[in-house]
Amino acid sequence: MTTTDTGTPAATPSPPQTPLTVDDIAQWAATELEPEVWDFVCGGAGDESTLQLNRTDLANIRLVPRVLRDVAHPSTHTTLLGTPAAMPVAVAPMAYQRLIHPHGELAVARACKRAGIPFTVSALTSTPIDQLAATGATLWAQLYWFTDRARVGELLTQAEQAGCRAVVLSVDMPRMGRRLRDIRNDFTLPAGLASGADAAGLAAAGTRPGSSIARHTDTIMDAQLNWDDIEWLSRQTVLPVVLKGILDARDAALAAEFGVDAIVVSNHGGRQFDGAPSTIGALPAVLDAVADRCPVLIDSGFRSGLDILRAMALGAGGVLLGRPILYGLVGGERGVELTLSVLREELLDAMTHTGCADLRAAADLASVISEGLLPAPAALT
Ligand SMILES: Cc1cc2nc3c(=O)[nH]c(=O)nc-3n(C[C@H](O)[C@H](O)[C@H](O)COP(=O)(O)O)c2cc1C
Ligand SMILES: CC(C)CC(=O)C(=O)O
Repeated sequence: MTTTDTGTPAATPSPPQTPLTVDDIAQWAATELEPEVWDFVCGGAGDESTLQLNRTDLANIRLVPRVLRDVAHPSTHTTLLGTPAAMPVAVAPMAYQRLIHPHGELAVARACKRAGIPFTVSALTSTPIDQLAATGATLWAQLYWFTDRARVGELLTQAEQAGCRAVVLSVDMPRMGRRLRDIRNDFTLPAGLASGADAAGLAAAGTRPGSSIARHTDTIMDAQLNWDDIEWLSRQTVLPVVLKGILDARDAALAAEFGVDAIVVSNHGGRQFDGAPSTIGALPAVLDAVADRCPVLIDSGFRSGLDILRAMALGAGGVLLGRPILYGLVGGERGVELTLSVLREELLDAMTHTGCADLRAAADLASVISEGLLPAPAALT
C-alpha cells in the first residue's frame, strides 16, 4: 500500500497481466493491499452470508436471448437521475478512498468523468468535495444521518455549492455492521484520512482492541433516523433526494409516497445486516411496490457487465458499483478505468448476445432463475 505517497504516477502499481474480469482485478488488489485493508474492503458483516448470497442469486439468473434484432451497434447509454450516462452505472459512495491509493477519490472521480458516469461522494470522503467537483465529473453527494445535525446541514450546503446533482441518504447505518474481520484485525485507519472532528474521533477510538472504525462510526450515527427526518431533508435541499438501503417493499412504497426522487435497493454490499436478502432477490417486490413512481437503482454484489444486464432485465434503472471500483483503485485512475472498461466490454457482449441494441430492449428480456430449471416466476418475466 502507498498511503504516504505524495502522488507520483511511479508509485502506482500495474496489474501483472491484463485483467479480463473484475475477479482478476480483485486478485491483483488482494496482493497489493495490506491484509487488514483488504479485509476491510472485501469483507462483510457476521458470517458473510448476505455478502455471498448477493453473488449466488445474481449468478442464478439466466437471460433468454432474443435474435434477429440488429445488434451491430449496441448502445449502453442511458439517463441516471436526469443526467445522461454512458453506461447504466454510477460509483457507489465509499468512505476513505485514500486508504487504497494516495489519489483516492480524485482518481475515481477522474475515471468517472472519462467514462461518463456519476460518482457518489461519501459523507466520509477523504478528499474535499470541491476538489472532486473540479474534475468535472457528475457528482452525487451521500449523507449519513449524523447525530451532529449541523454536519448534515454543512454536507448539504457543500453538495449544492459543488454542483452535485443529487443527495443520497444512506438509511441502513443505525450502527455499523458486526464486521468480524475488522474486529479480529483490531482495524484502525491510518492517520490523515479524515479531518476535523472525525480525525479526532478516529484517533480517540484507535487505542483499544477491536475495530476502531466501528467504535468511531457508532459514536457519530444517529439511530433515531425516521420518516419525519426524510420530510425535513426534502425541505432542506433543492437537490433530488435518493434513499439508499431499501430492501422491504413496504419501505419502498413509503419512500414513493414521501415523494423521494429515487431509491437504491441495497444491503450495503453485505456489510451491515448479515441475514438480509440479496438485493437482486429483493428487487422485483420493490419494483412492484414503487410502481414507476420513482427510479429504482440497485447495488451489492455486481461484478460483471452480465450482472448489470441482469438487473436491467429485471427492471432496475441502474446499478451502483462498490468494491470493483476500489479493487481497480489500487492502480489509481488507470486502474479504475480498467475496471470500468472491463464492465463496459462485458455489458456490450451480454447485450449483443441477448439481442439488445439498447437498454430499453434489456427491460424486455425474459429472466429465468436457473436453479432447478423452474419456469420463471411471474415477477421475474
Ligand atoms: C470500503 C467501503 C466503504 C463504504 N463506505 C460507504 C459509505 O461511506 N457510505 C455508504 O452509503 N455506503 C458505503 N459503502 C457501501 C457501498 O456504497 C455499496 O452499497 C456497496 O459497496 C455495494 O456492494 P458491492 O461492494 O458488492 O458492489 C461502502 C462499501 C465499501 C466496500
Ligand atoms: C466508515 C464506514 C461507515 C463506511 C461504510 O459505510 C462502510 O464501510 O460500509
